[in-house]
Amino acid sequence: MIRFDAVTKRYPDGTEAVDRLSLEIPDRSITVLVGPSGCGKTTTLRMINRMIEPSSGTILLDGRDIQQQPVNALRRSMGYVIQNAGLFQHRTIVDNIATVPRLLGWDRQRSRTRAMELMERVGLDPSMAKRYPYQLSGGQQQRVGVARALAADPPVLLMDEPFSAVDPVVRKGLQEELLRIQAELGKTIVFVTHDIDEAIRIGDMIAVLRTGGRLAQFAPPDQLLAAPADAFVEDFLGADRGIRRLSFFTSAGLEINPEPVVAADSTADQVTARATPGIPYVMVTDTEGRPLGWADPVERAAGDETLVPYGRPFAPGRDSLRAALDSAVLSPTGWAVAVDKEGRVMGVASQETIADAIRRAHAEHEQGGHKQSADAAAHEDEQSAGVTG
Ligand SMILES: Nc1ncnc2c1ncn2[C@@H]1O[C@H](COP(=O)(O)OP(=O)(O)OP(=O)(O)O)[C@@H](O)[C@H]1O
Repeated sequence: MIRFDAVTKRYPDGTEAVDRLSLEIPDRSITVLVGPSGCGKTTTLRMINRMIEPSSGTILLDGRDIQQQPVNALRRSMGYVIQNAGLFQHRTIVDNIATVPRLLGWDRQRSRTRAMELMERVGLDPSMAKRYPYQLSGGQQQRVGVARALAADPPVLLMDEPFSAVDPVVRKGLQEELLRIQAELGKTIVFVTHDIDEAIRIGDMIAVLRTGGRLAQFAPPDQLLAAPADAFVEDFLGADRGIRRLSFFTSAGLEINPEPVVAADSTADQVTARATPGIPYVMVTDTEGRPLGWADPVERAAGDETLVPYGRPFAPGRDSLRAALDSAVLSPTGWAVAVDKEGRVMGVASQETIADAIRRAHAEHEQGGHKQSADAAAHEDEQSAGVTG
């Protein structure tokens, strides 16, 4: 565990970058430092690997004051990733990644094997090994930066706005990749960003800092969204706080109605049999069971093949209640389409059913329920999705 104990950093010109910061960063999880520009995020991060020394206070790593530890050994136990990756431009990708193993005295072959292994781990094609950084896209360079930081398998990873320089789509891919790698490797990651959405997406814990390096709130993302400590945090979280919080509620248990679903080659009688009282539409699927669109059952039985688009389906148990609600809102009929892992229709869910599930989830969380992890959600299968009938 990394522990900050009343840590203050005053720069020689008098700037108070960090002010009596006390913080416990849990092991094997992602802690995000977030806050407006100049609030002391980078200063805080760099004090962990002693690139910056505190003016007062102590930082403990597994109970030992980092001030008492040899700086080289300390840094080797911490991978460091920065914006724009900071790669060595005159070295190939494989040599960039092998930098730390080589410094540690590993032989050339072992270092290269390790580098190739890491390229695969961060989703880079091995054919890129011999290229130079300028021959890679920004997103690919960032992946190399992550691979290089992981090369010597350090328990701690410090990441300073690592994905800020790439476009939103690439950025989302990099965030997903980081979460996947973290699920496999379980590092203690301290991640700096000024983007609250990024913080909420990847953080297990989020430290919101205010200008002057003072801690405004330290909480898991769903708690932050549910109960911001003050007006500053609330303002920083921005709009749609309630909707965004739904990302932390699982859609497992949401009642799915499998009745109003018909295959495209169904006869008029079959369509009529599937028409459900209170639901003016049936969901039409292809022969594999994948969604094609909504149809009016009376008109379809009479031979009209018009289909109304269905928006974006959700996967009960794997997706959140936010995805389920989004699916219902995007669907012109107001009904969400539930699909299984293979994308086959399981049934439909009304906005009212989803609203009930949201109310239940809120009530459970208020009674001390906790965030369901993505892992736990992934283990929920279709059987637990409350399929009726
Ligand atoms: N070497 C320095 N000398 C004097 N002041 C500094 C120095 N480095 C940073 N500062 C100041 O300390 C404060 C915190 O800076 P820091 O870089 O830690 O903030 P940050 O939250 O990471 O900002 P950003 O999001 O803009 O990168 C700022 O006011 C900054 O101007």
